[in-house]
Amino acid sequence: MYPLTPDRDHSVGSMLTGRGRSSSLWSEILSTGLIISPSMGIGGVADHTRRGDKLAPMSTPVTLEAIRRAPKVLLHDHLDGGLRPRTVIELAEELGYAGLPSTEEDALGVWFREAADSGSLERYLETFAHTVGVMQTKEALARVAAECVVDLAADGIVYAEVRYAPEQFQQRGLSLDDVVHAVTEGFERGTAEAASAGRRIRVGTLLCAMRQNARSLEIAELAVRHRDAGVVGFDIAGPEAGFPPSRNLDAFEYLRQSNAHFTIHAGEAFGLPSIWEAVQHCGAERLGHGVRIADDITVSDDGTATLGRLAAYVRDRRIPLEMCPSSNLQTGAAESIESHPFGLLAELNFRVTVNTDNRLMSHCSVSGEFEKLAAAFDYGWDDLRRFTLNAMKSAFIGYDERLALIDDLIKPGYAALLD
Ligand SMILES: O=c1[nH]cnc2c1ncn2[C@H]1C[C@H](O)[C@@H](CO)O1
Ligand SMILES: [Zn+2]
Repeated sequence: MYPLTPDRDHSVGSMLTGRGRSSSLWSEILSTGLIISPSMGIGGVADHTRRGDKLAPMSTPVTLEAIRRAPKVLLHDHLDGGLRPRTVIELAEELGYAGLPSTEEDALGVWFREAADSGSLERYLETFAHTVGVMQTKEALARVAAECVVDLAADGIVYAEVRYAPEQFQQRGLSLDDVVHAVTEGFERGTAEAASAGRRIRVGTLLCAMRQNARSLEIAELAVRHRDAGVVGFDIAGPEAGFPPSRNLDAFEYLRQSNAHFTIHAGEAFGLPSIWEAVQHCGAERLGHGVRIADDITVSDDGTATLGRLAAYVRDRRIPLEMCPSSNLQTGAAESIESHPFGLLAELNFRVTVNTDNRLMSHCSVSGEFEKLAAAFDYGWDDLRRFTLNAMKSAFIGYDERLALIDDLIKPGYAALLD
């Protein structure tokens, strides 16, 4: 049973009114639609075993070192949020970028983490000026992409979707296609390097359009143009409040007409209206973060969870939630790992996945996120395997390839840890 925290004990209507929305419209859209009592067994509808089904008492202890060895899948990681501090410094020197807050490796790493730890998405995003600032040449983009793959492979990631916004890398005259070619080349180089170190990893790319700019259709077309050369989908990123996803309807319409895949950052810095628009107006296949879907769930004192219509829809349709716990603590979307809605959503069998968002700004890795969640919610290998399978099933690559990764790498990898 999920422990009730006082701030979750609210009614949907009062929250939305508090955000200045028409409560009548929203209560109509979101009005409570489903009640699940513990006696009904919320685990009965799982994609895979829910938590608590602890397997094999002799299995390997869930330590950070063992988690690193487990095969993992990453769906939400920003290329410009994952640079090594040393690389930022070296590229700044090469490019003549003078704006870095420190040119000492450790101090710069700490600066990114602390500056991003602001409690607001807008301030968190300001730190990207420095990483974007040093990624303005083909060589820099390829280097960052190659190192990204090597670092992810070293963390035991077997499949990753890494995203970036090509429009941000045109300060020195690169075309959008130049940017995509350079990053793709870097990903290929990194994949080969990882393979020669004995680590198999497959990387797909998501192209982001920035919400505050008006280039989403152009970027959607770019994504489709490169769909057979490494790009597997599209996203919109950037400040959420004031920039609803429906501003980009033409891009989403175009992507759907082209049978292309897209996710949308929604429900991070803004609540249910943003998620509703992303899913029902725009047709998002997945939600970037989506953490605020918990606003549409009420847990009563006896542990009964009540899902509003939107939460029920997201769960029933198995819409994947790309959850990024450490990032959420920095932007104020959650207060602590222990009180993070991940626990509730996993318990209720939403299709939760575990992600980094920005490894540099949040000083994190997928293994580290797994470890923190396991400590907070008492997860075992069966839970970590479930989150990994959830992510692999939700990837934007084809069904055959997803299945092959599940059968060849993921299932055997977890079986070995359970021996
Ligand atoms: O968590 C996020 N929410 C919204 N936008 C984000 C987040 N993390 C990174 N970004 C932005 C900053 C990057 O420059 C951009 C593309 O990767 O996406
Ligand atoms: Zn993100």
